[in-house]
Amino acid sequence: MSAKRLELRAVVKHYDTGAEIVRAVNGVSFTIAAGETVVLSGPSGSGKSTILKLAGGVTTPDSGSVLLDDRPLPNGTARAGALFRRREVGFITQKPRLTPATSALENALMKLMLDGVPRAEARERATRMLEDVGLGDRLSHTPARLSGGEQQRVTIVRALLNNPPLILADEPTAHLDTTTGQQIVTLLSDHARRHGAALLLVSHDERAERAADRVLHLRDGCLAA
Ligand SMILES: Nc1ncnc2c1ncn2[C@@H]1O[C@H](COP(=O)(O)OP(=O)(O)OP(=O)(O)O)[C@@H](O)[C@H]1O
Repeated sequence: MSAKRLELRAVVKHYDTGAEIVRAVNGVSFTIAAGETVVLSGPSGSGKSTILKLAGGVTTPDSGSVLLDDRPLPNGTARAGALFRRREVGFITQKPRLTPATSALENALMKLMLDGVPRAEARERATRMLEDVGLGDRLSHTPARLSGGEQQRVTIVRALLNNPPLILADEPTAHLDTTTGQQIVTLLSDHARRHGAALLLVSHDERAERAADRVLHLRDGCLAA
């Protein structure tokens, strides 16, 4: 997958709760170059999760635009959106979401299989990347037999194995100890740099901020100067 640049231009997003209109994102503009790691920080309710959803095409802006290499994200059919997210976006959530009865290897290769990669090739690529992240001796373990950090690494391998040009991570270190959290952030930013992906990482964590090329501070839906 080729390297791509993410750009948000004057993005506004409201939520209508019935009782009130909440201006969650209020005219946000920024660019993340291919290979760059940007941390988005800010207090609870400042709009971080909404920006991740906008960047990944999970939700659409009320005004402004979200562009990958100058092209707007698809907002046509649900199927086009789902296909875009599977192929172009690696989402990493706070808590690993692995299939419990399935081995680390099988969990890791799921996205490739959905993309129609032949099983033998998918197994080989997943094995190699699990080895690269230090899980070579855990391939047959089910998630219950892995630590939190190991589970998060399997999640990352699954999300990034097809080299998506955009990586979106929502507090991926929230449930991890200091050392493990540091390893996860380094793993993500190294991958982004090596493969030319744009990495947007929501985090309150100083370790993540230190590993970032840039930190964006969000307050009440606006970027701080
Ligand atoms: N589905 C929704 N319906 C109504 N209001 C929403 C919805 N989602 C978010 N909001 C509101 O939009 C604002 C921004 O929320 P958002 O979840 O993006 O912030 P956040 O910075 O990610 O918060 P946290 O750190 O607590 O996850 C908040 O005021 C929130 O209450």
